[in-house]
Parts: sequence; C-alpha cells; structure tokens
Amino acid sequence: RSNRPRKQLAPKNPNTKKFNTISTPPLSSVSGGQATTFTRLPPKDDFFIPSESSSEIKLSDLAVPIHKQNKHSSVGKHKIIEDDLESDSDEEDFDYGKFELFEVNSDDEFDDDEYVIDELGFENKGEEELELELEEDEREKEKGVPAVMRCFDRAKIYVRSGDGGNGVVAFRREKFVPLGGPSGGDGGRGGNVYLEVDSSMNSLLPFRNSIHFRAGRGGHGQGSKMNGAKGEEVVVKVPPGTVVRAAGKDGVPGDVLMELLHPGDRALLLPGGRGGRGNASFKSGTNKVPRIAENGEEGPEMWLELELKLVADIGIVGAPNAGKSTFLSVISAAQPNIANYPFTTLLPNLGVVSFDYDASIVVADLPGLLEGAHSGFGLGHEFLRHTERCSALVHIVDGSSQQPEYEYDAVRLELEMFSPEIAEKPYIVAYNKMDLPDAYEKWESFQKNLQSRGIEPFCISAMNRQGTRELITAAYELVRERIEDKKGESWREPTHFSHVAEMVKKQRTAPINEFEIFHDSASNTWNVEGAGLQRFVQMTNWRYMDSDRRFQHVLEACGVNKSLIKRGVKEGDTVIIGEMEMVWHDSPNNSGPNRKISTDSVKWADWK
Ligand SMILES: Nc1nc2c(ncn2[C@@H]2O[C@H](COP(=O)(O)OP(=O)(O)OP(=O)(O)O)[C@@H](O)[C@H]2O)c(=O)[nH]1
Ligand SMILES: [Mg+2]
Repeated sequence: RSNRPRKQLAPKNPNTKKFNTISTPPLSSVSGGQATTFTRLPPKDDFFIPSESSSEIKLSDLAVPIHKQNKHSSVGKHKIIEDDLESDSDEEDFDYGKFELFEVNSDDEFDDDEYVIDELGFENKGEEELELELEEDEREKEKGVPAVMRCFDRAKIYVRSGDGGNGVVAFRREKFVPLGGPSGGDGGRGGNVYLEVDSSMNSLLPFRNSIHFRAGRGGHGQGSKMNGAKGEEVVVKVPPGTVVRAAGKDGVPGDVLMELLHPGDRALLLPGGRGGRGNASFKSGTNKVPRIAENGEEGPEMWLELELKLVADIGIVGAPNAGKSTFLSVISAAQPNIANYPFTTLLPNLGVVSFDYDASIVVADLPGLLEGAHSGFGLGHEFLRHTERCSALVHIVDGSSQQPEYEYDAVRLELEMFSPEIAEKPYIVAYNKMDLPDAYEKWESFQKNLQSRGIEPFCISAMNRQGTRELITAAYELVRERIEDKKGESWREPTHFSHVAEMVKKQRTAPINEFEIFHDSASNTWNVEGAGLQRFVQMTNWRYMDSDRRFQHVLEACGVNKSLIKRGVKEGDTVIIGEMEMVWHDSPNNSGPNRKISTDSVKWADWK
C-alpha cells in the first residue's frame, strides 16, 4: 500500500505521467466542447451530487425522529436545531441506550497505523538511501572535501502534509427509532507542513540525518457526527538565510520557492488534505439515508533542496592561517577554533559585533582561500558564496608569510574568479601579525604597494588586539548605510512565502469538468486527466454503496462520458481516471447518452 502513487509536487520527468504534478494540467481542450449544464461544483459541497433516484432508499422516510424535536421544545433548550437530527450534546442529555450502526468493513476502515508520525517528524532512512549517502561520502573524500562541509549549507529533504481523515457512514440507532438519521462525522484535516526560521541554527547539518518530514493524518470521522481531529503539524526549522528550491532533476536546479532570511519568517508550505465528509454531510432532501462517505484528501508531498547562504554583514576572507578566526574571536563573543595550521576553520563561523552606539553587525569568518580554490582545489571555495549576502569584506593578509603581496593578489584573484559580484563588494585590507618581527619588517613595502593601487591597508595584531577595533569600526562604516536601509525595510508581506500553498490550494479547487482525454489506440486506453477529477476519484470511497452511483453521476454531469463517446470509445476499452482503471461498457438501458463507464471491473492501478 505504501507504493500508492501520491501527489508529487516536485517537477517530474517528462516521461512520467503528467497528472499529479503541481503544474495544473493543461485545460485547453475540454474535449469536443462537451460543456454540460453542470459547469462547476460548488466549493464546500464540491462533489456533492444530489441523488437523482432514491428509490432503493425508501427507509429514509422512517428516519425522521420526530419525538426528539418535541423533547427539545419541552426542555426549552436555546439551541438551534438545524435539521431533524439531534446535535451531539443532546445525546448526553438523553441516554436511551442508543447504539450506532457503522456501515463499514471492520477490517481496515480505521486502520491508520501507516500514518503514525514520529514525534520529531523524522524518519529513519531506508537502506537504499543510506547506501547512496555512503557512496556520496566516498566520492567526497576522494575530492578531499569531507561530507560534513557539503552538508553545512546544502540539504535535500522530503516533506509531506497529512492526508485528511476519512468520513464515515453511521446511522443513529435508538430505542423506539428503528433507523435514525445519518450520523457519520467528517474526517479531520491533515496536518500542515511549515518552514520556519530558527535563529539558533546556523547550518543545515541537522538535515544530514533527518530528511523526511511528514505531518500527521487527520483523524477519521466517527459516529454521533463526531468529526476527526486535525492531523499533527510539522514545522521544519531552518537557519536564517535558507533558500528553498523545489528539487531539481538531472542537475537542473529547481525553481526557488522562497528565501527565509530573518528570524520569525514562517511559511505554510504544504496544507494538509481536507477531511472526507461523513454521511451526515451527504444528507439531502432526496437522500435522507446516504450510504456514502469520502476518503480524506491526500496531502501533497515534495522534495526540497535547501541552500544556506549565511546572513552576515561582513565576511572575513584570506589565505589559510592568516588569522581570520583570531580576528573574529577578538571582535565578538564567538569562539572559533584557532590553530597554527592551514584550514583550521572548515565551516564558517558567525559572530555578532556590538558597538557602543546601539548598533550591531554579524561577521562571518570563512575557511581559508588559496590559489586555485575557485576551480575545486582547497576547501574555502565551498563557502565563498556565503559572502554573497555580505555588504563588505575584510581581507586579512598574513604579514608573516613569505610574500604578503603575493598572498594578497592570489586571494583577490580567487575572489574574482569565483564571482565578479563578490569581487566588486567594498573591502578593507588588514595586514595581520604585526607583533611578529617578520611581519613588521615587510609592512612598509606592503603598504606602499597597495597605496600605489589606491588601497589604504590597515595593520593589526589580531592576537594582541591591536588595531582590531579600528578595523572593525572602519568596516562598519562601509556597511552602515546599507544596514540602516535594511532596518528601514518595513515588515514584509507574508504572501511572500505562500505561493506554494496557494498553488496547492488552487489545484484543489480545479473544476471537475476541466479535463483532457488522451487516447492510446495501441492498447485501447483512454486517459482522462484533470486535477479536479483526479481528486474526486481519490476521495471516493468505494466501500460504500452510494459511491458508485455518485461517481457515475459525476462522470455524466461533468461531460466525461459524452466526451469519450464523441471520441469513439468502444465496448471493452480501458478508461483511466486518476488512480482508477475501468472498463467501458455500453449499456443501452440507461437514459441520456445511454452509455456509462462500468466500475464492474474496478481495480486499483499500482496498488500492491
Ligand atoms: N603572532 C601572531 N599570531 C597570530 C595572530 N593572529 C593569529 N595568529 C596565529 O595564527 C595562527 C592561525 O590563526 P587562525 O585565526 O586560526 O587563522 P585562520 O585564518 O582562521 O586560519 P584557517 O582557519 O586555517 O584558514 C594561530 O596560531 C594564531 O594564534 C597575530 O596577530 N599575531
Ligand atoms: Mg580559521
């Protein structure tokens, strides 16, 4: 059952079936212009078709529990009695030793084990995935980049909102009332999937081991018109600066869905499926004893690619071992690893620098850069894109290196090769380790060299905290304007984040009479594709007597039958709608177009 196809929101291979993707199927050819009077089903009762022939359900006339109404008036309840049935609380008042008749197969109607959600919303990986990842680790090692560095700012995760709970068919049974009215409640809504910025996170490493996030299924409806509970929600926490993409295919990156930059940013990504209606909701003037209830609507699923681009105002760049981390540690409370060997820093560190005048900036210390890093040598280039959001750079040069000018040029070249955009950012050059005689001696020539190019370098001793305050203050001056602009940026529209959810919702309201028919003459198969129809099929619960009839009625009313006939469907042809595979039977007994799709040979495609 787990193999059952689901709504896939991620872009799919073009050669897989088109339906079930978030891109609304082409609506152009409602084949042959078979518009019927039934243009669009109303939103709340979207699939509700009043039963046209209630002849078999004569019992309905007996169902009106008149004496109840009398009870109500005599007790003088100030309750609005909506129909001839009782509301739930009244049942507590009058206990007639009633019981309820559930018209379901007891075997699996309420079996929802498969939807149990792990408390953290995480799921263990299948073996296959683990293997894949191990392989990936191997490859990374070969390239000399530990996987942990890659996982720092990239992750691929799977999210799925909860399915709606199923509606149920139940009838009230009470003493003196042979058959009460329908009392099956609606299923609860499936849990939503949210994305939320957690300011305490600064990497995507937590997603290295937990990549599945599933919201809970809505509870099933119950008797006494009790509706199912809402499914548990899942909130996926991401660090500030996370770019969310739909997972790409074949190396082509997917569309950017949203950028979650600031603490407090929160997006509803996938709304849970609607609960299926119970038979109480299907009661109508013509059908007082509806033996029908819907399945809960499936919650959509998708794969996401997360990419973190640190949100820092200033990035510290430089050759390995230049003293970048030392500098960060003396200007902020951050405590990065500092050691006298290259590539001590493997992952970026963030520090907050507070100034007296009630201003603060975020500074990122990046792994060391070296010649050729842009083309995959070394490690630092993995993280250069984290400077994309910085407003300015501080370039630290190791004054004790053999040729500080050469080191400076090599790193600048590196930046330019990686991204001209980054190279164009304003920057300050800081000549470090002035406390060492080696560095002290070469300072003058370094300074002259840079001055000749119009650059005024700073000299500092990060270790002794000399010149560091001046340096960071100068850097702040470079970015002050932009930071103040940012502060002025008013509250951003929440709709900013909602377009995926909007798409899902839009697809859910896709009219049922908008479909396309594809014919495969080799196999005599007719594919009827339309988001509205597909949803309708998925929500139809075939266990219940009236479901078939309603299904037929909808196919008739929305023009599917007519269109098929017009296109030349023949006895015995296969007709596929959503997950349903059917056989077409011509039956002259029926009125109207005189043909119907028979569900005699209903079988579930792809069910195991
Ligand atoms: N004498 C002296 N040593 C310094 C100074 N600043 C840093 N160091 C030393 O230089 C070494 C490297 O410092 P880090 O801050 O780890 O350098 P880094 O640029 O972060 O190095 P990576 O992370 O490997 O790229 C450490 O041993 C520091 O103690 C300084 O101003 N004077
Ligand atoms: Mg470092």
